[in-house]
Amino acid sequence: MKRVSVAQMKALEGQADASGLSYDQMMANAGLALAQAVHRRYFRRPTCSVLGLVGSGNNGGDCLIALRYLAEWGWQTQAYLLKERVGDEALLTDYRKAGGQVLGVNEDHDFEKLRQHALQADLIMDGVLGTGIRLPLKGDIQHALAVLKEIKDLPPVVAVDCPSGVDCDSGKAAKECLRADLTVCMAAIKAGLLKQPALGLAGEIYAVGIGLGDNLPAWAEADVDVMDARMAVENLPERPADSHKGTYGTCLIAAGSVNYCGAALLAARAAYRMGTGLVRVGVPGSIYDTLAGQLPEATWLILPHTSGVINSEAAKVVWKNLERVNALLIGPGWGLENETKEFLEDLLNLQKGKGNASPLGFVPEEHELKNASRKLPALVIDADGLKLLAQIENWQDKIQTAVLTPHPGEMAVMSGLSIAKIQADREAIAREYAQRWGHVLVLKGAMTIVANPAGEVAIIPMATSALATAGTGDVLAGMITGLIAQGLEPYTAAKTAAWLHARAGIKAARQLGSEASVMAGDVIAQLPQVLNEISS
Ligand SMILES: NC(=O)C1=CN([C@@H]2O[C@H](COP(=O)(O)OP(=O)(O)OC[C@H]3O[C@@H](n4cnc5c(N)ncnc54)[C@H](O)[C@@H]3O)[C@@H](O)[C@H]2O)[C@@H](O)CC1
Ligand SMILES: [K+]
Repeated sequence: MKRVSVAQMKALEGQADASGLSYDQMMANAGLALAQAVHRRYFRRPTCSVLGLVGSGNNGGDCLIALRYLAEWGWQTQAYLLKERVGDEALLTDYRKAGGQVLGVNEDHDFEKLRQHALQADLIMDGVLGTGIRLPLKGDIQHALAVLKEIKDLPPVVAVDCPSGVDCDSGKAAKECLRADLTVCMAAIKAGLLKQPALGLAGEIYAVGIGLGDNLPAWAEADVDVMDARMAVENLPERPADSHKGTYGTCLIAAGSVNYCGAALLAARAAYRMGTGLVRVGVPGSIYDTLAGQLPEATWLILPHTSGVINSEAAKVVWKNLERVNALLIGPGWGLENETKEFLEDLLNLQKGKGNASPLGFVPEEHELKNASRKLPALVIDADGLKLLAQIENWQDKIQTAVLTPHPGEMAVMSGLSIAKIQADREAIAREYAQRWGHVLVLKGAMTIVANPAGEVAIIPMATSALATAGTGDVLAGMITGLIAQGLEPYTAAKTAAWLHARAGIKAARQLGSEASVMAGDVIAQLPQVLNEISS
């Protein structure tokens, strides 16, 4: 889904209206899409109850229409009107006809009824204020939200378009703002939701269509995608029942060194959990014994090494073993030794069939490489691989379109910019360098940014300290590689994997009960559940 400012959203609505989709119809579409999203996710037989907080504007209108559908679909519904709704009696009449209950703030001056309804409901739908807000909150709205905020065991909250009390441009939030489990955005993700503190209040962010055409001129201004569950699931490969392991590709992971032996395992497990048909793991011979027994599903490639780090002779070994490999991950756990840099140089130089200039290297005979293609397969380069790559002159031109996965520190080494400068404008920097270098860039960190050479940018709308732990980068790199091996185009694979990875980190923290306790392996362990959840 696209990200828009409030002004861009208004422009889109205006253009849609001018092209024949009335404001009322947009709201009707929004209400239906909201109800469907809520029903699909939260309905439990035999019945469920929902308390809708309804404001006086269009956000309240969306909420009221959704409540009507939910009443028709078997929910017990209570609309709580925080302000009188003027001029749209039809919405209320239709809602009542469907069996919905209505309560107004004028019948509940101390908000006690609101409190009781909130305690009894299975779900709260927050449709008080949307993009029309002007902070600060005042009057009944402020008081009502404050009363609800104090309730300890509030049921899950679904925010309509945004948590009420959030400014959809700046991301500022009133202190009474309720923390949502899910925010269902209308037509596009509101830009303020991707900034703190709003991001922390929005829960999972999800956008639904409201019937705006794809051709409205104002879409041209919305040049950033926000990944969501639906986009992730649409990108994942199909898995026909009559498939075989060849259907899901082969990846090779050249990773690890004596000091960082776990990186190869984490990446390989993650690639398998993403559905890859065959994962080959190339590691320095000195750590093979330690690793091989821990992942019987992998096939292994023993790489030449010097004192436990991959050396230049390994380039030939990798090249000889590229048959059927459709994605190659390099870098995790390498260390920064010169021998490994020479390996990387040789690996890239052989690609052009020019031999190599490295003093420790070799010039392969044509017959030695007869089974290898003369181009490397799709590359994913991570961790120390990126730092070593940056030491190679004109590295950008020595590889086909690759996926580079730097965290801000690695990005600083690669770009020469300070970490502070990168963090201050992550989106613009990722876009600029993906274009300048001609590769897909995954700028990791809270709200990972994925950019491609064509200037497209996607944001992963999640931030969690659960992922701030060693090895989660190896997991992400393995996931991206596994998806490329299964035929996804590199940019699609990178943004899909980054979304699934963040979601798995959040789920791992929930399951363990602590963000601090999450380890990289826990993120891998959540992948099956994340895949199951989004595809059902
Ligand atoms: N055609 C449209 O315009 C569409 C609008 N949509 C919905 O409409 C929303 C925007 O609707 P509106 O522009 O009516 O605005 P809102 O529904 O966000 O609220 C506006 C109302 O809240 C009051 N208000 C603003 N700030 C306040 C504060 N601090 N304290 C108390 N009251 C305050 C205003 O006076 C006004 O009455 C979107 O967020 C979205 O949910 C969707 O239905 C899609 C279509
Ligand atoms: K809202």
